[in-house]
Amino acid sequence: MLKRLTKVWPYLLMAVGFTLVLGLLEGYVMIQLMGLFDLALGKQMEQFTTESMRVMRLALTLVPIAIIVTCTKNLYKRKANELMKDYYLEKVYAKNISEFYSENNAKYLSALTNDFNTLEQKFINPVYSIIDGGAVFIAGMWMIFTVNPKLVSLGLVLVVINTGLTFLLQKPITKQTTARSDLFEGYTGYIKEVLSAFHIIRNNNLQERIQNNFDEKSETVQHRGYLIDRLLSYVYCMQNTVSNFMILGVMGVAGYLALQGEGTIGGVLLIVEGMFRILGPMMMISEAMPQIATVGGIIKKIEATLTNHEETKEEIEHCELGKGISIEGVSFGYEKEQLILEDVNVAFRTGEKYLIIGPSGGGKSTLLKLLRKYFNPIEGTIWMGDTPLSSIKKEAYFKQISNIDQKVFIFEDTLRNNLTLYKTYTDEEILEALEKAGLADFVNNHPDGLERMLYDDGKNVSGGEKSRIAIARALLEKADLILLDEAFSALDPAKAKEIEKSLLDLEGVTIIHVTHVLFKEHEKDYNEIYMVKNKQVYPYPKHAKQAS
Ligand SMILES: Nc1ncnc2c1ncn2[C@@H]1O[C@H](COP(=O)(O)OP(=O)(O)OP(=O)(O)O)[C@@H](O)[C@H]1O
Repeated sequence: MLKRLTKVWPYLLMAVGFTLVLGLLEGYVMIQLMGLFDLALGKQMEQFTTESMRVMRLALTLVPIAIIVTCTKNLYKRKANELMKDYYLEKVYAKNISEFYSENNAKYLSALTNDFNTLEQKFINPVYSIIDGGAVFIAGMWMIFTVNPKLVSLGLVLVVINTGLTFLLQKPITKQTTARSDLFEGYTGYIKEVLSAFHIIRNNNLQERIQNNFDEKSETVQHRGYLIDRLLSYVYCMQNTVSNFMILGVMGVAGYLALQGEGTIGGVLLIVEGMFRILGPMMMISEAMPQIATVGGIIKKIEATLTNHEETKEEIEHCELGKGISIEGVSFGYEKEQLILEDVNVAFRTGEKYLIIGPSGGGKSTLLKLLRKYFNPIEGTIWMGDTPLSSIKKEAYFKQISNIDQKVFIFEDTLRNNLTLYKTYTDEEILEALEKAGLADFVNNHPDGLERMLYDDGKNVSGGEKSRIAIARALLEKADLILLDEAFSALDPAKAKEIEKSLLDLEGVTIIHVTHVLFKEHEKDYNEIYMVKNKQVYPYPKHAKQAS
């Protein structure tokens, strides 16, 4: 992620450049002002008037530069945030589907909200604060240098002490910040669950229990935040004390020199102003440095959530179904020691239709997940034509297949976009797919037709309509292979039969259909029916008795 942030350097450099110009110009104006002060004290009124006009003009140039500084600073922050979030989403979508689903996706939600807020507050903003503070600090040192170069060394002592204090407390703060990020992850997951289970909680009067759990979790997160703030306040407090002593010391020395006749009153005022210009940024830098030091743990954690643990080399970019898909000696289990399928051999020939049935938990969906390339077999090979499926790039394979599931996701968008999934099809193609999916009336009976809006994962359509939208999507894709997993479970039997018939009539398309529901009148239209049971795939009904 930090590598991706290097793209933000041009914006940061631009902001740094203008900030530095502003800091130095402000310092220069201050030096000139103190000169004016000495002229006034020396009653050199004529020179004072001419110089005043010059310094005034100089001071006015600060206004446009200050505006440019604010704009470039905001541009840097915007770009840095955009780059980090773009990088994150790109990496999330590079995750293996199986790994994404095997984890609680609250961790991604938490990263995109809590962790990225932390990164903005404790990395992107502090990086700029350090630079901004650095520019003002340099100007302050320069102001002191013009009066008495020896006093500059005191400013440097201040830097060393503050940096030392920061590093001293960096480790415990980093530990606490990472721990809080972990807590936020669990907390986000919990909130997600509580909101998703709203109706179960209300119907079963579980509010009190949920409230207590929520209070407990919320308190733990807040307490961790309190510990971090307490540690940080120790650091700030020590840094403040050191800085205050330093400023008093410098003011004392400068006053003494002025009394000894080794400087002017304007010079003493310039030193005091310079000291404040050193002190302010020192505070800013002192606060920013420990914050930056704490984000290392969060960045590591974010990177860990983006890593794919199972990586097989996929080199083949184009694939075709060829003679079909065959499974040879395939074994698979979600955990290696607990196989769900063992030494399975089965072939699905191109253009043919297959029905997969079997008891609940028998492994039907697992077989489909292997065919969908969500997982690779532990042993054996799945062949697509003559090519091992594991060596085909996911993007290439996904172009060849269509998936229809029991659970259908609906985007908050028009029906058209939900059907086409943002690809281009003619209205004729869309209407043909709608007809086959039994959705023609659904479109014709609504005044907005294809442009009707669907909201919040399809809240304004029925479960059966959602299923039919998924079927129409698959038909539109005109894939060579359609994989269905309980796709008709939300449909009434008449509708389900009608749509199944449309799919069975698709010429040249291979269909593998996992279901609990077997329509007797369609049995003959399937080339083969398989039963998944006892870790095996048996032809059905030939071996039905033996399998059950
Ligand atoms: N992601 C997973 N991680 C671990 N175990 C899993 C996972 N998904 C499924 N299983 C287990 O694998 C076995 C087979 O599950 P699968 O979903 O393939 O069965 P199924 O035949 O499709 O069942 P159903 O008809 O009830 O949907 C079950 O014991 C299930 O608990």
